[in-house]
Amino acid sequence: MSVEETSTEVILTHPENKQTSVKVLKYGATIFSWILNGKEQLWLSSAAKLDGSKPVRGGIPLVFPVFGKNDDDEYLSKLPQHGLARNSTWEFLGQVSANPPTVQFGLGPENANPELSKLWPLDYSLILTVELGAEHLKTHIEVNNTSSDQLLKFNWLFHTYLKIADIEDTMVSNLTGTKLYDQMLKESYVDKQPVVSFHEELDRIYQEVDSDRLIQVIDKGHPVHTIKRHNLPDAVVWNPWVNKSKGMADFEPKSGFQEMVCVEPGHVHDFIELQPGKTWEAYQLLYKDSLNYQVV
Ligand SMILES: O=P(O)(O)OC[C@H]1O[C@H](O)[C@H](O)[C@@H](O)[C@@H]1O
Repeated sequence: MSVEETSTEVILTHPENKQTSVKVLKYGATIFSWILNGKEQLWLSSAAKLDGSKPVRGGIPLVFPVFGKNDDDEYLSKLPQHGLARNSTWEFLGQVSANPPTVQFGLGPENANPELSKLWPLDYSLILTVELGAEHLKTHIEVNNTSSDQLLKFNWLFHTYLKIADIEDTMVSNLTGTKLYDQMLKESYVDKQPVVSFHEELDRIYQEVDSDRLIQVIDKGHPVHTIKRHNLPDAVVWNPWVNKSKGMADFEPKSGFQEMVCVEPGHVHDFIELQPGKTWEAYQLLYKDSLNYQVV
């Protein structure tokens, strides 16, 4: 069987390669492991809670309907940082394809975290599709506005924690020339550096990155992760470095920042405004590719 369901998780194994698998926690529909040809691709904190007591520190948490904290929207401002999807137990909708093994998860007001749904009482339905390819992991999201008369205003983001060998040898490419909001400096500017490199805490929201740009994570000249985006114009790049890691109780080991980088495709620089009855969709595709500097 390429899909196995337990009370808390869904595990997919590739039918042609037992060394390729993905594990999804129903809580948050959070992918917390993706092993490709025997090698883990995602970073997961050793202190991550997988019991539904808090969002998972690592893997691919889902951010909806708000990225960060909002202060001005009547309802979104009441939600905690990064919204309610990562704090809700999603329904496992089943397998939709045998090869590549593909499964779906659903979330709506009927099964979302009740405390948080009270704060954001809107009508919506989400379908997350997880496809485990022989050489890729695709996460696709569909958001439906199920209301007959209310606009659905939201952000979406895949908060992807990628595993790397050493942050000090790592660069992120193909973001050159893009406007960004630097959350450390609280300033907007255009990135003129040929690549992003890491020497301290870095927290940047790259905005409206050309859709044909592949974002690559490069280790000493070798591309280790390639990220393709569909309908996700923004990309957050984050590494918490020493002090921020120390302050996160569920971030372990404390030296773990050296082995992770978050590259988070999303739509966060403004809100998507979905009319009643309409659908919005997007995906992130993680795979391996040769080095491809599209812009320097
Ligand atoms: O600690 P969390 O709520 O999971 O947020 C973790 C991080 O998410 C994003 O990457 C933000 O840009 C960061 O500012 C934030 O620290």
